[in-house]
Amino acid sequence: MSSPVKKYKIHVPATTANIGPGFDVCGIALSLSLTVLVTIPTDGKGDAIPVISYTGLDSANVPLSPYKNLLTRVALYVLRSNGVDSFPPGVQIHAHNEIPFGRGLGSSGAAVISGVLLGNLLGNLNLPTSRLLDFALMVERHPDNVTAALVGGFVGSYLKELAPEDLEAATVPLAEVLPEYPPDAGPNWGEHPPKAPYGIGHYVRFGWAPEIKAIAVMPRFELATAKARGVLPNEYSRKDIVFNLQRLAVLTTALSRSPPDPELIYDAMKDKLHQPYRVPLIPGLSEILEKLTYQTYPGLLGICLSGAGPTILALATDNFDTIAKEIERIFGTHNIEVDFKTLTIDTKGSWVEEVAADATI
Ligand SMILES: Nc1ncnc2c1ncn2[C@@H]1O[C@H](COP(=O)(O)OP(=O)(O)OP(=O)(O)O)[C@@H](O)[C@H]1O
Ligand SMILES: N[C@@H](CCO)C(=O)O
Repeated sequence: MSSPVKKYKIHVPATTANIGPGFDVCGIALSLSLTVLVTIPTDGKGDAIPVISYTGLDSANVPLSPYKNLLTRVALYVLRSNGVDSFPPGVQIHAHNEIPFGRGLGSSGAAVISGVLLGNLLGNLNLPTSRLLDFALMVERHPDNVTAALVGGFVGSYLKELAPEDLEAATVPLAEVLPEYPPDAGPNWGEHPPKAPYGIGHYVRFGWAPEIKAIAVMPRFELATAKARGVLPNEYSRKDIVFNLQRLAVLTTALSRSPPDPELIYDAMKDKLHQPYRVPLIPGLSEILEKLTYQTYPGLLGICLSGAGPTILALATDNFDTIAKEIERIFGTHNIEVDFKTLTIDTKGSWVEEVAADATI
């Protein structure tokens, strides 16, 4: 006879980051999700390590060892940081994914947030949102995707300046925070991870005009965020920084006003801090940013790279298919195939629910 179980579903939305000038600052949660079904035996019996399975987008290439999979490594990091050395026995994890990997729609941020919520659930930790964010930020150091994924909506965030001892913990390489456990590692293997400082991330939710939708045009190739960050300079001119600051200050309020003003938003979504440097990695990007204007495509409000790319984000109130098809056409001239979707803004963020013992994804 099988063990009695408790089951939970963790829901985490996709996110787009930067929105043009808000590099590493702004994020928006979108209507695609990563859903994780967690089964926990109530009699404490079962395999010592969780059994993982995946369905949905990009699921064929995900590592299924809990010591290699990003989601479960983050969960173990949260458990170990809170005095719980190992996963409880008999846990089964099934993830269903709608967020394409490495396209600039926050797949890794969603995996990190699911992992933090999974650790919180498996350890009965009852951590408050700010502490969940601390752990997420120890893993994914830029706050834009993980904050929006956790709290939902259109969000701006910053990282607190840390005390020297905390700074040391926060700059520990990811590989040490999330050790890649050897396959034969026992539950007590290795050193404990560095402590996550308290209150690293601070955020505010902006308003959002309900008629604005997000068109995501997703090229069918992956661009690792690490590679797209690697091409950015370490220093910028005052002129370029001021260019972005001026637009960012206007954009955060302009996107909350109904009806939205295309003339104001279009220019406020321009950027000089990351997009120009990423052009060589995304054939067609400059042409797309120049060619699609609010004057030539009624309904278009603004256009930018989604996160680190290669997805293009167009904010619009109308003509969604026409706008997406023009972006598709330009990518096509560079022999790049795309998929596109018109998405709405997810205002709920991440949430966990207990479900019936016979529930499936
Ligand atoms: N659901 C998941 N489960 C396990 N690993 C995942 C999951 N989603 C993403 N990953 C890991 O994260 C990698 C993608 O991360 P990366 O930061 O490069 O892109 P992204 O998060 O999709 O884009 P961006 O950060 O620009 O929005 C994948 O190749 C995979 O290794
Ligand atoms: N702000 C980050 C987002 C990555 O998703 C970047 O542009 O590199």
